[in-house]
Amino acid sequence: MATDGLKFMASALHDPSSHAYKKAHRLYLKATKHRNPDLELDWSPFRAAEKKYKARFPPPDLSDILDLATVDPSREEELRQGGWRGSSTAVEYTEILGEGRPTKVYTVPRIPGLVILPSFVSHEKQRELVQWSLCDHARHPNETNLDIHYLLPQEGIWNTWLSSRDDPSKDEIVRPRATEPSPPIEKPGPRQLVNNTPATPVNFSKISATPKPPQSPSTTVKPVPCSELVSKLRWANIGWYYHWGTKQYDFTKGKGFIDPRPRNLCRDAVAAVNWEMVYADADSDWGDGEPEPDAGIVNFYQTKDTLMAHVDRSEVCATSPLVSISLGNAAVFLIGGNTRDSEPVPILLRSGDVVIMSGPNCRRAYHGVPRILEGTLPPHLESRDPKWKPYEAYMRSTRININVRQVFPKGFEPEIVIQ
Ligand SMILES: O=C(O)CCC(=O)C(=O)O
Ligand SMILES: [Fe+2]
Repeated sequence: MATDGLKFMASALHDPSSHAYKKAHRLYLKATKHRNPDLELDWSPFRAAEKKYKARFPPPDLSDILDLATVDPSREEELRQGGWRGSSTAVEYTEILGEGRPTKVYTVPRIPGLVILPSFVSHEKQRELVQWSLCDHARHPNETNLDIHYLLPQEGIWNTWLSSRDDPSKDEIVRPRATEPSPPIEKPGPRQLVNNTPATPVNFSKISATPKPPQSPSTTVKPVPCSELVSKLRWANIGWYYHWGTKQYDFTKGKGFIDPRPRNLCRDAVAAVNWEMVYADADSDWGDGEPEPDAGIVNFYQTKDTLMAHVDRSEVCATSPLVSISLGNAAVFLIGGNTRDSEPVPILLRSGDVVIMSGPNCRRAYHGVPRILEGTLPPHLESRDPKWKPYEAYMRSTRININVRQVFPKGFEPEIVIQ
């Protein structure tokens, strides 16, 4: 988890006379020596945008990315320190009046139903949610990417690692789940993206009855100390269990507990929006009343990770708002249309920002995260007291995204047999 110098390196990369820039240039020339220039011709507009922001060298120009933090003078220190900066004029947006408290609420006319609430989560709440994600959520009985392949300690990988931090001899060895050798399967890592049938109230029973065999654990992973697994955490499930093999919810497993912290924050964010104004140009009313989050995921991105273009279509309710909370390092978020062929809108998401994807267009829009911007941990997530030190060290190279959804439309009574 050594990430010292990450902050320095990130800013040096923007300076062509620096050693870091020259080194990155040399590596880039070496890596691209045999690249076929015609390859790019086949890229869809979404793929081309992903490639552009993913590029390590030269560092991508963010001047065409909407960065709403640039219109908030109270975030200047955060922007200056992180080195990366988008623009407030890159993409057309509209400010709409927030409900009640002095919340800034923006919509983007090119993506009807998309709502952005920059800096919605207070600094203190951000720290609380980072702690919740690591200590309370990424552990039994919530499923994580690591559970598929390892027999994790009940108290979770983070808490186990914390308690051995001052005495490396106590670093617990985590054993692989597989006992029998069998053909190798995919390594623990980012989410696998598979195309699935969009869920609807009509095909719900069929989707629900599709067999959902457990994923086979890898037989190539070795016993590993807890300290090494911490940075391999990629996701932890919220609420209804998700089956990655079929990309459908597995309702037979019942519904996991929805913690009031993300649940209330999600409801507060939706309540802070004047929906009449969001729907102003829409043909129909997308409103479904107060959302009842019952599923979701906490994503843990390390700075080299990306999330490819996808549509979240496993929820039976295709319109109720999906609430997405960003914590830690900033990211480039792309959102386009219902195929990869429309040019996506690039948006810079920073710690504390909330994005709401609502309505039929936006909920079925392709979106993804091609880049985590290294060195952008905001000052309020840096060390304040000794207890925060391990969180700071982890967060230096991490972005956490809490993504909360509502699976069923109001009034839909699913027939679910819990096993
Ligand atoms: O990390 C993000 O901002 C988006 C995550 C996402 O799209 C998802 O979990 O489906
Ligand atoms: Fe998504």
